[in-house]
Amino acid sequence: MQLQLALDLVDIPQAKQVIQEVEPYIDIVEIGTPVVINEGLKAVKEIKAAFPHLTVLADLKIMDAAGYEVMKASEAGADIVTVLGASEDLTIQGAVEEARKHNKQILVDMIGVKHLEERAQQVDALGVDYICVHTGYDLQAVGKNSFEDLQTIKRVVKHAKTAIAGGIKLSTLPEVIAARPDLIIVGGGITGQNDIKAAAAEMHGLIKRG
Ligand SMILES: O=C([C@H](O)CO)[C@H](O)[C@H](O)COP(=O)(O)O
Repeated sequence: MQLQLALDLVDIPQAKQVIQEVEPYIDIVEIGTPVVINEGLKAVKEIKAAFPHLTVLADLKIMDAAGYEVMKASEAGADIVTVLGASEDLTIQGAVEEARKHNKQILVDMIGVKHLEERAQQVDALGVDYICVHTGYDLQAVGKNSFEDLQTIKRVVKHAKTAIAGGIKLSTLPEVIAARPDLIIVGGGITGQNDIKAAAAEMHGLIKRG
């Protein structure tokens, strides 16, 4: 199991500062969608240049024209790029094909997917690297989480790695770990804490002890 830190509500200098503090405790750093919207792929480029040994995920949440967008993210230095599970199969196939050319990986975010079991099986057959269940901010705000959805994809996904994101905190981490996803994505559960280093270290410890 790996830990991905999602950086969503920061600018580039703040992102670098956070990563410096928690670097030993994370496996992947995510340049979140709001950061890409504010700063562009320059954020991916600068973070990869500053931390070349870290795996960098660009959370572009691609919905169309995936070949072009995966190409641009790959050129900026992203190791993993996100595409939405709700997009067309052709879009996901285009993302996978382009990623393979650059030796990169694709994480499919299942946010908003209504028939999760069926779609997860279809997406799995398209050769993606990760399938991620995700409760976004808007549903977190009304008390939802993705813990049951994680059980669903764990049951039906045969090839891709499984991942979970959305509102995971120290208090809910044991429940997530018990379901054994390959990747656990945490944003505010680390960046929203007073002591971000301690929060990341504690989460890392729990995850690595399994
Ligand atoms: O993808 C995300 C969200 O849609 C904003 O772009 C977050 O990175 C993801 O939800 C993880 O962050 P937390 O929910 O704060 O853990």
